[in-house]
Amino acid sequence: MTKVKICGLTRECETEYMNRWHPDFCGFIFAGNSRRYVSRERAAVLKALLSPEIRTVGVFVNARPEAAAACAGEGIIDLIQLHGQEDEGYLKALRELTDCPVIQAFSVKEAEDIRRAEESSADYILLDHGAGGTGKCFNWKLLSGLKRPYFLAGGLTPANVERAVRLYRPYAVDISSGVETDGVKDPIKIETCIRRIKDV
Ligand SMILES: O=C(O)c1ccccc1NCC(=O)[C@H](O)[C@H](O)COP(=O)(O)O
Repeated sequence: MTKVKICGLTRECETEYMNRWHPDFCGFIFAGNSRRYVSRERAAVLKALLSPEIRTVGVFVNARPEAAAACAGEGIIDLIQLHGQEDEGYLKALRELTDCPVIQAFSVKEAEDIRRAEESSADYILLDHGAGGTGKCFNWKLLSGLKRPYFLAGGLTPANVERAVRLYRPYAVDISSGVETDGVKDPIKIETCIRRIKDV
């Protein structure tokens, strides 16, 4: 069954929604320029409120590998998501610091981007529209023929997530803007998305 990641938690009440609807993963955004940014301390508070079986993902954009590894070492996150221009050299440096699993995000504009993602040495790949948290879809037709399991991200909503899962059977779907109303996580949209994904 396709797994679910709900990204960009910032508030205590959102941990209650997560504990009620149980996505497989929840994301914390450590990129300072995001409106969903949380500090490491804040993420630790939110993590402590989550059911222990929900795995937490720290999203980093061109951060120092030491910062991502330290966050994992403190037990705040279970996986590291790289959402910037991190390359294979960065992955190698990170691996020397931590054995925390890594999700590498790729912005998909053309077939070549899918090919680059397929070659990544990261534990998981995530395919997204662009810089992250944009609420926009990329051209899903580019997914056909992709051999490797992947997180599908970018512009997923209660209206299109079922179709995405049915058509492409990704390893996981990753949703942020699509479960928000006026920039705040919306419990009804979270419930609807998770029900629709699990029903496929
Ligand atoms: O969500 C952000 O604000 C963000 C900022 C900078 C880098 C990454 C970011 N999000 C990463 C995610 O994993 C999002 O869930 C993913 O991009 C999908 O977002 P959306 O299109 O809003 O569903």
